[in-house]
Amino acid sequence: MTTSPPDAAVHVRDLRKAYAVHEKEPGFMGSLRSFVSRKTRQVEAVRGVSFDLHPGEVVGFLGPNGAGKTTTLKMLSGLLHPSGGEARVAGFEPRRREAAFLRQITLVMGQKQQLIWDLPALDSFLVNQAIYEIPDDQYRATMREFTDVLGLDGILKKQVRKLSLGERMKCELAAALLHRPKVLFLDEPTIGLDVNMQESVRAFVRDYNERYDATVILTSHYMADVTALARRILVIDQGALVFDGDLGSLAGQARAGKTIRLQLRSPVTAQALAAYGQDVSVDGLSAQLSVPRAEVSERAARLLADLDVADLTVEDPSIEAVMADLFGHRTPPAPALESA
Ligand SMILES: Nc1ncnc2c1ncn2[C@@H]1O[C@H](COP(=O)(O)OP(=O)(O)OP(=O)(O)O)[C@@H](O)[C@H]1O
Repeated sequence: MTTSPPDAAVHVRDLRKAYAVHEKEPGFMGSLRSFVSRKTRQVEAVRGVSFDLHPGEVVGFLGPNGAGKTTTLKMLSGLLHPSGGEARVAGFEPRRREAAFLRQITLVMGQKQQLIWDLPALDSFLVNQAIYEIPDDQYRATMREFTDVLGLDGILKKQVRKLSLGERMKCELAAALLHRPKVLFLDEPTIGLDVNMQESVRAFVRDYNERYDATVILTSHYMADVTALARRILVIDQGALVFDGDLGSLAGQARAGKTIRLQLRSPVTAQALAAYGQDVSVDGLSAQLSVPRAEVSERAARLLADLDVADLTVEDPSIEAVMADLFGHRTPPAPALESA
């Protein structure tokens, strides 16, 4: 058993989870056979994950579908017992689900709801106040603050079933954070929301993180969430951590080249630009193309020499492009890329 760094908000060592899955052959006879002799298969959802987060750190937890993100977050919040390894969150062992631990954490799952459907959100807030034994003055202060940052005015007294998805998600977040947890597990908190609502949720999480120095693990399929909130990225693939580092070096792992953006003084055809790079697009006097990272300076110098360029900028590939590069193929487990 290893010791966790004394100041770690989240400490994970060699964490594992295998699910036992019952296998059934198709059809009626298959059902009968599996009734008599049940076959089970182990699905290794998480296979020895290790990382430490310090208090106040916000990390993006990324990976393709089925990589093991939700399973990891459920183990860290004590909803699932690990099959092996060690986890400590805010100094507690999550699987014990002690009341003092539950007061320190929250798990928000964008796809699940905790608000009572037929009642106004305010009633669910009061239930949470009672469950978490939040003193009245703290409850009022937190409600004022959340109402302000999330714009909850006018929606708290409406039946939850009558709220829009975005309004409901704001109330879900407020309910989940009312007890001012220090460690937030946010699993797809912006799923299905429109761009403005996604931005409100991001602003709220950012504000909460700064105000309470809360540690946040965030999974999202919207890369804008991750780039706006997290500096450090953990990438999990087929149950194993394949990257732990900053956004910039994640971009460096991908085959995707850099993007050169051009503002031109006189028009150029896409065909002419194809001589300098790939994925060329031209829109009036603006153009962009992708070039291999090792050849950025040489291609940029050629473009400046050959064309009438007013402005030229070089950008890293988008994180979507990086993830598509890393996981678009879906072949055998990816090799370990980097451990920072
Ligand atoms: N209750 C369960 N029983 C059996 N297998 C499960 C169970 N829950 C998850 N799995 C399997 O474990 C693996 C990891 O699933 P998990 O939900 O943790 O992935 P994820 O990274 O959160 O995926 P997504 O991005 O699609 O939500 C998948 O192969 C999934 O099918």
